[in-house]
Amino acid sequence: MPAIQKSAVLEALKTVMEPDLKKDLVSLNMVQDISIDEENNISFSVVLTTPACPMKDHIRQSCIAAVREHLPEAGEITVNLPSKVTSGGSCGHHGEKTNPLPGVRNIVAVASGKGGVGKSTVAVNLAVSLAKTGASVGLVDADLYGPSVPTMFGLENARPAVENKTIIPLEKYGVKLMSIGFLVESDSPVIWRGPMASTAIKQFITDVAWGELDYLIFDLPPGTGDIQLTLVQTLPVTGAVIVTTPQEVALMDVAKAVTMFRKVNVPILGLVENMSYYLLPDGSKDYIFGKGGGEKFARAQAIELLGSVPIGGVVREGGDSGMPVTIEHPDSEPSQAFLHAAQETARQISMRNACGCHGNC
Ligand SMILES: Nc1ncnc2c1ncn2[C@@H]1O[C@H](COP(=O)(O)OP(=O)(O)OP(=O)(O)O)[C@@H](O)[C@H]1O
Repeated sequence: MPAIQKSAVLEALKTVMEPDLKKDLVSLNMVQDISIDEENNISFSVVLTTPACPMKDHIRQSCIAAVREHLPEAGEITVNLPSKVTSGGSCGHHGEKTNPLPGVRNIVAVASGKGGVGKSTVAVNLAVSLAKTGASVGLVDADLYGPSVPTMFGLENARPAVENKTIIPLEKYGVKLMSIGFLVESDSPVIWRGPMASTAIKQFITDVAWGELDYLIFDLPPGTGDIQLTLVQTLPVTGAVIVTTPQEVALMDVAKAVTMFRKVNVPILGLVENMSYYLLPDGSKDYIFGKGGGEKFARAQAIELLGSVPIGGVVREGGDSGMPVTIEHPDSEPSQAFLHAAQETARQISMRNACGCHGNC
């Protein structure tokens, strides 16, 4: 019989705070599967709310330190960090809507005020980065007017299978994909009038076999139009990631997007500033579009700056070649910036889900 009791391990872990939620791991019900052997070797799991948790190592080290301090007789201490991505609770705007996608835990809208700021590039690389952290991810190319997902994933000629009137999404780089570009010829112009666009988006939601997903990301068209409204009226959107470049003019447009999401009670998860700077060969940064625009905007709007992505030839090449930069050059500075933004996005989602307020607190 081990000398150490499970309750003593729990007591020790009560002193470890979850860094974002500012509550201890035991109260948050994150500690599970404690086992102690004859030699007082202790193992337990701390169930994270996202596989992309940037604080993994910090949490592990804090747990080990706490158990060592409270139980000096402990042998080896093993901390497992599995993840269980949770979905929204029952209050806030989630509670008012039935979810037509019960297997999808979090719905993320990627939006911008104006075109050409790199919204699709950000959506694609966020999706790939989240998938690389072990999450199950889907991506809807909701930009019906200029679908870019087929090119960005090198799937220009791919067509999804249809089974029992349900579309089976294509899958590449660990991401399930749906785009109008998979359904119509690329050279046939599609003129979408408002109601048609809404119907198409609804079909991407209800007629596609998304299955179980941690995150379903919508790459929205730029601006604040019918598709944005259809999305928020059809699905309980967990939150929006807003993409901008640092110039004044882009920031003025992006304010409208922030206001629109706020009006329809969709929390803003944060801002990604794209094309923030140009990395010079000597490693210094040239802020060609001005410095700190995104940061200032985020502060003024009281939203998080999720990340700043540099301009990089590898990003554009990745978009054109069908292999996103986060796959082709995972160690490059833009890829690291995308990964950071993905982790911050996941963290914002976890925090909102954990308190159940969906950004209303
Ligand atoms: N960080 C970056 N570095 C270099 N090129 C970039 C970067 N981000 C985006 N691009 C390039 O800028 C162009 C526009 O990007 P993208 O299509 O993602 O923008 P968008 O905002 O989705 O545009 P639209 O709304 O018009 O579809 C693309 O050629 C893309 O490869």
